[in-house]
Amino acid sequence: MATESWALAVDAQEAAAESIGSLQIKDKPEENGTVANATEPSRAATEPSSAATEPSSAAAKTDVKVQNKGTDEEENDKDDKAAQSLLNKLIRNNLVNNTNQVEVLQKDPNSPLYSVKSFEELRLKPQLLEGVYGMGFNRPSKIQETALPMMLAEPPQNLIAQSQSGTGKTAAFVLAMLSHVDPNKRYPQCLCVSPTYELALQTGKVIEQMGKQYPEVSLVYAIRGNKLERGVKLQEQIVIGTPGTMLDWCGKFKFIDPKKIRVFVLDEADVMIATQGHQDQSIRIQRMLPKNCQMLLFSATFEETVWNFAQRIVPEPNIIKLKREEETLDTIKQYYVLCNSREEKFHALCNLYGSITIAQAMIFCHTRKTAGWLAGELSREGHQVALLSGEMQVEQRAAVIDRFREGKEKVLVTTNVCARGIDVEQVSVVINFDLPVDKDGNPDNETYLHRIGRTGRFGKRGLAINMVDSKMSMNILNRIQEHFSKRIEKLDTDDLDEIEKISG
Ligand SMILES: Nc1ncnc2c1ncn2[C@@H]1O[C@H](COP(=O)(O)OP(=O)(O)OP(=O)(O)O)[C@@H](O)[C@H]1O
Repeated sequence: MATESWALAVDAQEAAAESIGSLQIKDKPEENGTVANATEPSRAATEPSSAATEPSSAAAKTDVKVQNKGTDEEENDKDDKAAQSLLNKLIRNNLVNNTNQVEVLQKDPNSPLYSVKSFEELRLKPQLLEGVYGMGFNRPSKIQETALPMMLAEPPQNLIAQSQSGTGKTAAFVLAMLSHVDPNKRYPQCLCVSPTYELALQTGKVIEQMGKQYPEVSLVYAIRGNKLERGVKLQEQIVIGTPGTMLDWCGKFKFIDPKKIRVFVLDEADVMIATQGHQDQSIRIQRMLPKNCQMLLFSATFEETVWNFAQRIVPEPNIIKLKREEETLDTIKQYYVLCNSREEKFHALCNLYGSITIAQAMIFCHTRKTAGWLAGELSREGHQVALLSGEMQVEQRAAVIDRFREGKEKVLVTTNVCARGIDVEQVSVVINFDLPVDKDGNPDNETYLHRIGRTGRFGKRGLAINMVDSKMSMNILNRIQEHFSKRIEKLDTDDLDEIEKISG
């Protein structure tokens, strides 16, 4: 997106000197008490959790190792979209609220449109219904209400679905895959492609959770590093992986017979097309599948490139869209503080500190370097702050955000790129230590709104403070003010009475 590009470019530059692979999941922080993710695929592959059925042959013996990331092209794809998506998955533990209406475009406009308000209405297998409730889902999400009946219909219907992250897409297609497999047939019947190893793993975890009461169904990960012996025929019913490996497994190695596939899922289409080669590989997989195979494609955004790709993957689709909830500045009090230098901005921030930490605050900087510097200075002043920075691994970032959400830290210093898409509902103070600008130095209104805006539902009052340290930034501030037709008032941070006024 153009608006991100300046900050992205800065981040990319700053990252250039660092080792590649910082976005890979390595060992999870120990305090989480969780196992390293990298060992998960082998467990999934070796333990189909079925006592009754035999573990699959070679796949069962395969110890999945995440290879040296520096040499693996697919794993190395250091793409911000994929990282953002993973971060969202890692920190999200419930549905995002969305009050918009679902838009539906049916392949056959004359056929009745079913929508369900309960999981019972779907006539799921009892063990799957148990799995769904076991995950704490009481009723289908907005997108699931319409998508699930379509996906579970007979004969199977193709679907293209677009809705923002956290609206229940993954859970929906996982349920569809689990519903469609025949547990008695010991060969792959569902393929699911994801843009990265880490994203595939997250989906795999949902399959494992939802299929907990359905041990006859097992899954295997088609990812680099999961090397199978030649001649092996997979026995797992669900294969989830990245397009390159999946293509090799279907074509070159014939571990999978593509003609037996009944459901093909392409997840995160918008992230997928950002990676070179993934589009072609996905299309090549799709072409190997039988005509009656159900094709499902999901995306968080729907720009034209995604749409073109979607149409090549999914013939005769039903289309479901759920628009993002609009953000507004209506309930936000906006201020600016006039300073002459970075140090003065820091000083002003320290004056404000007592007031802003009544609630939780996020402080945005333009670059990692400034964010790092600021977090360091604040700590030296004895303030407890958390830093979210681009050089952290995604899992580390998720841990920082989790701590912040739990209120263990009151202040989070971050760069825009890092924080994009993160909803921390309880944050009521946002400080723009640097104003958001695009690569040409123009105000980045979209990012401004995204940082401080609130969605209708969580229309809580908020406070935004903008640090201005030059004529140029004053000009940007004025333009932002004009753009939104919302007044941004001046605040004197040396005046204690004024500070008290804003925090009240
Ligand atoms: N019907 C439901 N009821 C309650 N929670 C749900 C329901 N469906 C999904 N969730 C939960 O909501 C969160 C988001 O769901 P899900 O991951 O399926 O969304 P998504 O649109 O695929 O987003 P992402 O791409 O970020 O994963 C998850 O924590 C999931 O467990």
